[in-house]
Amino acid sequence: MNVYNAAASVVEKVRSKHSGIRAALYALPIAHSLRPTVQALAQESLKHAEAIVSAAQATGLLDAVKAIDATERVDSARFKALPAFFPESLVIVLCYELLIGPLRKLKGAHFGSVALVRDAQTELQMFFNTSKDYPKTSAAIAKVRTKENKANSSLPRYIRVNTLKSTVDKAVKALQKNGFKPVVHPIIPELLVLPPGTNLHGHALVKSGVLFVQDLASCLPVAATPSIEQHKIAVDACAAPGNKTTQLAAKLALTHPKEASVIAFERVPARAKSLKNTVTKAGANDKINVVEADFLEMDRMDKRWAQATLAICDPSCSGSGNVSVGEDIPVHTTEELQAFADHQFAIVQKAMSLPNMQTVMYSTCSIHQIENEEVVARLLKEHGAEWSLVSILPDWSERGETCKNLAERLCKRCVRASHAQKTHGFFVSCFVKRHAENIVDASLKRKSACEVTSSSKKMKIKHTKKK
Ligand SMILES: C[S@@+](CC[C@H](N)C(=O)[O-])C[C@H]1O[C@@H](n2cnc3c(N)ncnc32)[C@H](O)[C@@H]1O
Repeated sequence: MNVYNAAASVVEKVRSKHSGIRAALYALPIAHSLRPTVQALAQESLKHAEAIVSAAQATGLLDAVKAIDATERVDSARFKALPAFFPESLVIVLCYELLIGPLRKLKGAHFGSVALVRDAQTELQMFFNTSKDYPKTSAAIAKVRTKENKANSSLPRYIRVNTLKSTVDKAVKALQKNGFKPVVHPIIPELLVLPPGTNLHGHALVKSGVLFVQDLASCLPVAATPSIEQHKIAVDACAAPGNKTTQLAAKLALTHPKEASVIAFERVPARAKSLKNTVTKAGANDKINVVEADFLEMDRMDKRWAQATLAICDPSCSGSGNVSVGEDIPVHTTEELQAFADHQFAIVQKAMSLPNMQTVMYSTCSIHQIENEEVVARLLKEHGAEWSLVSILPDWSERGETCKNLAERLCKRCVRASHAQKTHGFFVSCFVKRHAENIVDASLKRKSACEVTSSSKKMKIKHTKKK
């Protein structure tokens, strides 16, 4: 039983007056050490329960959570038996944790109810901004947001121009007319940089999908793709909510306005829905085909994507890079990080297996080597004969970290981002398929290297014998 479900179970019993907090807590099948966390979460969530239920009803969140299928609620692969499900109480706990709680982050943010709550964050905040019915909850959320804004005030506001709908020049002029002073990013030509704290949420150009509020780090995988103009068909293996997908479609369409197409995979239905909304908002329905399926289970020879030559792989990760300046990094166990790494490895490997694949971008918003350079090392170990790791973004100063299983010169081919680059923690790497002749060359080289090694061994033996 995870902490959210446990806290939801306590909230359920207390609200239905079946039990007090302590009795409900001690009836739970959870480790003794988890009890203080669950108790605090349930206790604090209960203080805002009525307010959160109203907001969740008004925004449609509660209905959406009630409607989801059992296997979607949680990362079902992690559980032998599905945990008990109390939709209303779970929403209370998750909303409290995200909007008010000390962490203000939801673990497992890519699954079912957690994903729905996270996607509804802006609408919930707006509800409490405007509602006068729940002054205590509204004040608690406002206090948290002021703190967050202060923490984020050192990072610029990044806005990506959707070139499917407008041009960078036109967008700059329109913003200037409204009194803003955008600067075009020196490495990413479709990205505008505005002063920290600039509020463009609700701006007409954002609402109409001409501008996307997208962090610099999140723009890096597409920006770092070598010779992107050579690609017409691409896959996005892990696409929702669709920031990189729409950026990619716009970029491909610059050189191939008619033929550019992106096949965007998303395995969580609720997130596939939000991906479709992003695609529609970007005016990219004719360029992006959303496939609601597990990328790992797709048939690699399916003709819908067999022609793809480029893949963006941005799989679920620990999210440890996604913290504000001064905020604590979320804690993950080695087992949790290893599980992410195994999944990340599998996603990139599957992308490499597509019959016409040429370029595979791999990125995470994690700061951990185990999810970044170590995954790259493992991919090279398994697929280095066919795929080479190429250096990307030569003008970007922060490079991959030196780690145990990847030579320093290879680590330096990857890119890292951090608060030092005025953005969030991020990692990007790029694999390019070796040409057929290079593969033969590489295997010949390896063969002759083996021969050199074995012949030098033989020489050594002879030499030793002579002695
Ligand atoms: C880090 S998010 C992607 C963010 C996205 N690239 C963007 O820029 O907006 C990872 C997404 O991949 C999805 N995902 C994870 N594993 C998947 C798989 N095996 N097949 C399809 N989608 C997957 C998750 O549900 C989640 O929505």
